[in-house]
Amino acid sequence: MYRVTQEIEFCYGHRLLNYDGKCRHLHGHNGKAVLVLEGLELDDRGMLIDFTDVKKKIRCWIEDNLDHRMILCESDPVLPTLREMGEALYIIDSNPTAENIARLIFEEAQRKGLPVVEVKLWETSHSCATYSA
Ligand SMILES: Nc1nc2c(c(=O)[nH]1)N=C([C@H](O)[C@H](O)COP(=O)(O)OP(=O)(O)OP(=O)(O)O)CN2
Repeated sequence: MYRVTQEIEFCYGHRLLNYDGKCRHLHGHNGKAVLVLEGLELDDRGMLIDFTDVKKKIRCWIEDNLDHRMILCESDPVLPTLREMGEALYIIDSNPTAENIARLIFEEAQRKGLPVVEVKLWETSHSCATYSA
């Protein structure tokens, strides 16, 4: 089994719904997504996958869609105000926890044909959540 890992750092804001703690308020993180790709075979270059292809497929998607955006749940009551202000948003249908953001990135990597088996989302330097196949 071969395994390739790529780390992608990005900044995002969010807030948690149904949460009794400071994270119910809008706040931001310098997060890091760690993607793990696996496979049994190497190509004729001796690669499971070219790091550059991972970069083109998923790092660019994260930079274009999540980086420097507020990741918010579609039912968050703050949305109309932020939309009116022209804020950069990425809307999801679940609470924007580290778990759900990890799953979001995992599913996007899968859609792009990457042999992803796990995504770890480091929300802070000491807390992360993992989604795997
Ligand atoms: N299982 C999860 N727990 C928490 C999540 C999450 O996404 N999944 N998110 C948060 C908050 O959004 C945020 O990460 C703050 O968490 P906290 O551990 O309090 O982070 P700090 O670095 O600010 O911790 P300090 O100890 O205050 O420095 C909470 N939980």
